[in-house]
Amino acid sequence: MLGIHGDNAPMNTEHPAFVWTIAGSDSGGGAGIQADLATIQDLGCHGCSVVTTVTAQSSVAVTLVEPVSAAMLMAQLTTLLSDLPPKAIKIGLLADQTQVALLADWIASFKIHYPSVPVIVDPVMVASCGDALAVDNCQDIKSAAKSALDFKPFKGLIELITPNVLELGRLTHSDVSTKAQFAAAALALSQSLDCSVLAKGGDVSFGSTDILDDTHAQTHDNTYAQTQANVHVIALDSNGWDLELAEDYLVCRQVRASSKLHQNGRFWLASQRVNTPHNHGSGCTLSSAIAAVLAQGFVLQDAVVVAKAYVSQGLSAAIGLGQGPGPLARTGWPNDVSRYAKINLCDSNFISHQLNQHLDVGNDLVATVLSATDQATAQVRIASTQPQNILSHGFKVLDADLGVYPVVNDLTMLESLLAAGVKTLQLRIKTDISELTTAGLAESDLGKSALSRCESGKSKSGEPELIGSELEAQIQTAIALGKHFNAQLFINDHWQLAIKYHAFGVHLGQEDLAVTDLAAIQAAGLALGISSHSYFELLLAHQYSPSYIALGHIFPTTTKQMPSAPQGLAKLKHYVALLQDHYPLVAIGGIDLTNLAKVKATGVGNIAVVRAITKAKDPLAAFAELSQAWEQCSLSEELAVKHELDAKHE
Ligand SMILES: Cc1ncc(COP(=O)(O)OP(=O)(O)O)c(N)n1
Ligand SMILES: Cc1nc(C(=O)O)sc1CCOP(=O)(O)O
Ligand SMILES: [Mg+2]
Repeated sequence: MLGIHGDNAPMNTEHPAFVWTIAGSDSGGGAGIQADLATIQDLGCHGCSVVTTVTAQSSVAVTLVEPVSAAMLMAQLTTLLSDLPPKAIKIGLLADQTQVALLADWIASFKIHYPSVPVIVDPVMVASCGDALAVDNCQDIKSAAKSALDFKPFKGLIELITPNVLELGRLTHSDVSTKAQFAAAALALSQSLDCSVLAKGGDVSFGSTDILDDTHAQTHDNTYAQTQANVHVIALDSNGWDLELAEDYLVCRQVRASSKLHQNGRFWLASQRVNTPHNHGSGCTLSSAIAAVLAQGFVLQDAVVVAKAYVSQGLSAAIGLGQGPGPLARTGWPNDVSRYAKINLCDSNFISHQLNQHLDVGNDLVATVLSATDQATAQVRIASTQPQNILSHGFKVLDADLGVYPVVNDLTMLESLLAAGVKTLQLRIKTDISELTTAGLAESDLGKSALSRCESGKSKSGEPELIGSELEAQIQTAIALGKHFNAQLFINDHWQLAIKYHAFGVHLGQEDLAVTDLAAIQAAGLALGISSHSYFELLLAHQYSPSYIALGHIFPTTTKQMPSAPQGLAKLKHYVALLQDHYPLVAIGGIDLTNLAKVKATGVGNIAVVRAITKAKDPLAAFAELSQAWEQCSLSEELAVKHELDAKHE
């Protein structure tokens, strides 16, 4: 029987989120339930456990595996649900097909009441000492090692499955020796279970190796900013794996609350390989970390990158405790960006677009990009999100802090703000009338001049020249005004015009990155600001080394229709912790005088605002008031809010 709370139950925001692990007990304490609970607590949640199986296990052997009874399995689930409803569930070791069936039935009923609680399955089959764990009838541990449970009953009920290379091969009944086969199998598994798949390449056994002079290929550098010229030596094995990296393949399938751009994306996530024998429980740690991050409201792609960084940190600090592989160290929420994976987008449309636009075969960067389905034989070269000839130093450094950064769509207002001494501004003219009206905005909201521009331009269907010339004139004037007042003027979207008239900078969204000649922006010496709405987008922005990164939207906004959820202060604080030492960061979305102190308390250095200035009776006075409040935001208030936020996370 299910509990009574359902998804609409009032949430007590004071207590940590409850995360369940439904898994096996490892008597050695390095993996299974024991590793899961340690991970869940280390990442700020409260862990509850449902034991499926008791294993007699040490760091060197598994000597007995005994499933709990069906009655005990169900009793744990029912008892927990009535009191400690989960925000996320991780499923680990299931001993036999009966447990798979029981649990699938239970999850089907659970999901009726809790449709948005994510379920992650780690299809555990073999312990790190090499002994089998999923043992039908527990008769013969060794011979069972080659069989695999059938996870089909979970089809459509789970959000993510996280097989390693061995598990992926068994689940898909396919040869996954090459990197291409591995990616194709992950895609097939995603289709057959109707869920996202994180296929873990950390355990691949390398074939014969091949050292390639990568002068004509993209770099796989382990630091984000390329520190050398486009010359790099890559050690690939004969199956296409990079020997220096731990490469996972993430296939997203209708990821909830994610921006449309990445909802169904496919990505290679590459981290520096940590060479340690002490990796006992790394799969358990990864999947329970994903559950713990999801439970705190992050999207799936974010949970995966944070969890992968957590495992990387844990492996680096691991020490041996028994005579075999030791457990991972518990090192807290990962805030060191160098621990995070480099993300390579594998969405075929995105890549082919980039290739057509930017990759010049005659140039010194050449990539062979093969989609997951057509890369059967050759060595795989993955298109990076830094595929263009962007130089290693990144984009122009800002002359001054952004501070309070007004975003306006009107030249009159732009000029009056500049004349009043505002030193950083953005001109954001949207030329797509359908975009403006889908945001549900009235003419008065848009500003008359913006709407008449769009109407006269008929941007979707006709007369592009007219809107082009009007738009060009407005942008040219804005840039001239920016120069006249010696300000950092950013042009939103219209990067060609920004280059043509030598603007200080350009602001781009994530979807713009695929259709923009970033190398041209860099070569012209313009600054670049990039939007982000998640850890994942933050890391993608980071891979371009921009001049600043925007973090949005923090609070609900009516200025534009947002494809993702408001991030809130707790997430903002995490994002700031990750990148504040690397870039100017600017928070945007719903920020005004009433919430500015709380935003500042997260540590973010700058805020961008639209309505707080453009809708004010006196925009100049509003700017002055916001700036003064931002600068003088009393330290004691900041500390009080900081304390409040910290308390929520401890
Ligand atoms: C400072 C700042 N941050 C974010 C945005 C949003 O930019 P983008 O994602 O390109 O969306 P549009 O503004 O084009 O709708 C911004 N403009 N400025
Ligand atoms: C233009 C824009 N971009 C956002 C993002 O999150 O990328 S939020 C936003 C609108 C911000 O307007 P206001 O200050 O009126 O809420
Ligand atoms: Mg834009």
